[in-house]
Amino acid sequence: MTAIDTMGDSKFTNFDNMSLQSIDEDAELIPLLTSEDEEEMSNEVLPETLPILPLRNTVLFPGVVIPITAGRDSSINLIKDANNGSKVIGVVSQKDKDTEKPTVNDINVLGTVARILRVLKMPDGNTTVILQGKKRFEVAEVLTEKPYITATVRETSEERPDHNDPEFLAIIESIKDLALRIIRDNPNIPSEASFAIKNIQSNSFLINFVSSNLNLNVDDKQELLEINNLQERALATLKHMNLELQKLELKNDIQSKVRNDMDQQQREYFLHQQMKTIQEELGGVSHDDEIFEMRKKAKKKKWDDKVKEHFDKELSKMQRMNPQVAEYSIQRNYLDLFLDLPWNEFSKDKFDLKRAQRILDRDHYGLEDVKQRIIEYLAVLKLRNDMKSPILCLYGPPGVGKTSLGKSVAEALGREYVRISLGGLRDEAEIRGHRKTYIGAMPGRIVQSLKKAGTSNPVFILDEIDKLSSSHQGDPSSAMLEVLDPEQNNEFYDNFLEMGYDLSKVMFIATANNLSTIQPALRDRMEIINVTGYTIEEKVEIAKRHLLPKQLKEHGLTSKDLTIGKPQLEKIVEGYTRESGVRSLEKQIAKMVRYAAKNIAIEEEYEVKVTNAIVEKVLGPARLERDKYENNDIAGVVTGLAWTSVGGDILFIESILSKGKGALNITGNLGKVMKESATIAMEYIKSNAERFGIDSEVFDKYNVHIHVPEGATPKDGPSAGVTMLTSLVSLFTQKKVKKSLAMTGEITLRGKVLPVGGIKEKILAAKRARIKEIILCKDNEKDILEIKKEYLKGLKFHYVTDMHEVIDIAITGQKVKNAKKL
Ligand SMILES: Nc1ncnc2c1ncn2[C@@H]1O[C@H](COP(=O)(O)OP(=O)(O)OP(=O)(O)O)[C@@H](O)[C@H]1O
Repeated sequence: MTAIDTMGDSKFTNFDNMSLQSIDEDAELIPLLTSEDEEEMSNEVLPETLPILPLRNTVLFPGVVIPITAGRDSSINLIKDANNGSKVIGVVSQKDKDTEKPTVNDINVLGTVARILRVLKMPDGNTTVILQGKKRFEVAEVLTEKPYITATVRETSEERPDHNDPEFLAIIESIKDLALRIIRDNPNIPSEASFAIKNIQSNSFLINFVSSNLNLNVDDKQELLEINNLQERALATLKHMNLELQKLELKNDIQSKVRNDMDQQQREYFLHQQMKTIQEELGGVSHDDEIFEMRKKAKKKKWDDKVKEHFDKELSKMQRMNPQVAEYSIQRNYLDLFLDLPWNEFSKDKFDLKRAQRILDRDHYGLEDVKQRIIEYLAVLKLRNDMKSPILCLYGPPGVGKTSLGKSVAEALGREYVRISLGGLRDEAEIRGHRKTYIGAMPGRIVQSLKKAGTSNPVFILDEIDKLSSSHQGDPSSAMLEVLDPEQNNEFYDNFLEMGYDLSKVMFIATANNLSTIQPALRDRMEIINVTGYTIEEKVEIAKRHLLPKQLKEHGLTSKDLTIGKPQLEKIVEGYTRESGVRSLEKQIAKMVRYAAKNIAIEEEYEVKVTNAIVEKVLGPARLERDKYENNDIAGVVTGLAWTSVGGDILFIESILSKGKGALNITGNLGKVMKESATIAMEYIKSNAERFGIDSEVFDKYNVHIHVPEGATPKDGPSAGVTMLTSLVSLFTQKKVKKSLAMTGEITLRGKVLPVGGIKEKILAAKRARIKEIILCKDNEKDILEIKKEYLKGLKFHYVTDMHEVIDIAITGQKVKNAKKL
């Protein structure tokens, strides 16, 4: 759009900046057209023929002055000729601006007669000509087309309204108004242009001037030029102006909105910068980067909407905090936990059961039925394929490989492995965490372990679940109930996390030494798998295949540095350990390995192949005599079988008589039930004295003392009943008890023998103690049938229902050496 410049009070127009620069500074300025000028102009007589100058991209309106740059040869020739002659030419617009050599068909026939005001040679070689429109004309007949078009022309009539026509005047006022508003709103038009508008007196010039300067394309301008009725032309111009104004307003609106947004952003940026500087001044560091990093990490988490929303909320809370205050680091810890915890991140299960079997066999000797049950569980898991895992509980004495079995299951499944020990845990918050408002609050052990695991479906070992205890700090078992309940554990609530966490894909494996101390509700939720202890032979195998190689490796040695033969391993098992599992066996083997390591380190000769003498040299004299009471020369000493949480064991019941009045003393740290068994046995003998060949008078002449050695170990349970009774019968009859015999069973006052538990462990303990015969209740026969044949090798079982049968088997006819005369 051509700009208008008015200087001082003189009514001159000039051209846009570009033109101004091109034109000589001192060039005469073109006066604005007055009504008189216009009058004069319309009275000018048109010549009959005119050279026709086609314009590519503008339309010349009567009265308006515009600069034209002529580049085409035909145009330059035309201007040169006309400038030297009458200076009057016909100006028309091209229909298509891209036509290089327009003929008569390529131009609009209605144009404007123009006077050449000035011709300037521009520095770039082009010719600029300043034209002023005079009046409209029509091309009548083309005379020549070369070197430029000449044609006969005729004047186009124009209908003008009456000068005082109020409608026309209103339109003119509106045009002025809008023009001023457009100038005001369009930053590209210098504000001085408004002076020009205000100073235009001629109405038709105003219309032409505005039409010429409006931001319209050539076709629209041509259309305006072609309107013969001035009032109509004024109206059409007004419409275009309206449109232009609307566009401008819209544009300005958008721009101011964008500017507002920018301003807001800039303001925030500015404030942040200021805050950063203040923080740095105060010695702190800015937390912007921290928050940015956290946001970046958060994008990668597979959170559901609820967690995401919560995190975003908490993060913006942190953003508003001062990093110097204590709450800030609490909040930071809290949000870090969200980022570090695995959410819906699962490792893919490997359900190759053959591989699983191989791994279990590789890591554990024996335990066939346990491994079998584990494989069955994995098979079910594979078939169900809902990733919901069963909760297993491996139950048995210490050191039998429960924990390490769990580890192998994790490896077999290809899952991560985590373990927590629940032994002695009393505080519920250990499991569920503390609310984060507490000082030093932390998430519970479950959530902490999952963070460590890094996946949401690890194998999770809950060691010693039987040792959970409750106290005034809450009952951890009730929290465990939620962990282990498949119905609830998909929303396990941790106090620190302040929201539920899905544990349903975690495979929990609990271990326990004692089923009776597990809370019944917890026990109900688990599949119990019994892992019993080992026989001597098995322990030797485990030592040979696993413990020795493992210890050698841990000490940086190989089998070339130390070999321990089977007889020596057996010696170690028998002479230096007394356990169902292999934990202390492993310790003894470690001692043997250290012996080799020490000699290698100090470069001293030593025997690589371990002999019995070396075992004794390293481990000291064998500490445990296998069977102290193997000889049966003393009356009243009987071998019983006991079950403890550390496995089966043999125990001895001793009883003696002393002069007195029939009192019964019981010692050996016995529990209430065991004491009652002693009383029952005593009373039973008294009432059946005759049958056992005892003179009933002796009961009043002697006191009886029953003792169970190893007084430091508390003992309880009914299963020593038969042993106590046998001991008392032997005592009162002074007869020998059968050699290498052990027994277990509860007695009633009627002399019935009742079944007892822990049979498998007891049998293993009996075997270790080289017992040959065992008396059991008839009802315990089914337990024996469940035990593998090889464990039973060399054992003879007597199944009884009545005490008389026990006495018949256990008490020999022979009196003991130095038998008392009662
Ligand atoms: N059958 C076995 N084959 C090979 N190694 C075994 C076997 N049984 C136990 N072990 C080894 O004995 C050690 C003790 O086992 P582990 O810690 O698993 O015992 P545990 O039954 O979990 O004991 P606790 O009840 O005290 O936790 C481990 O090094 C384990 O590898």
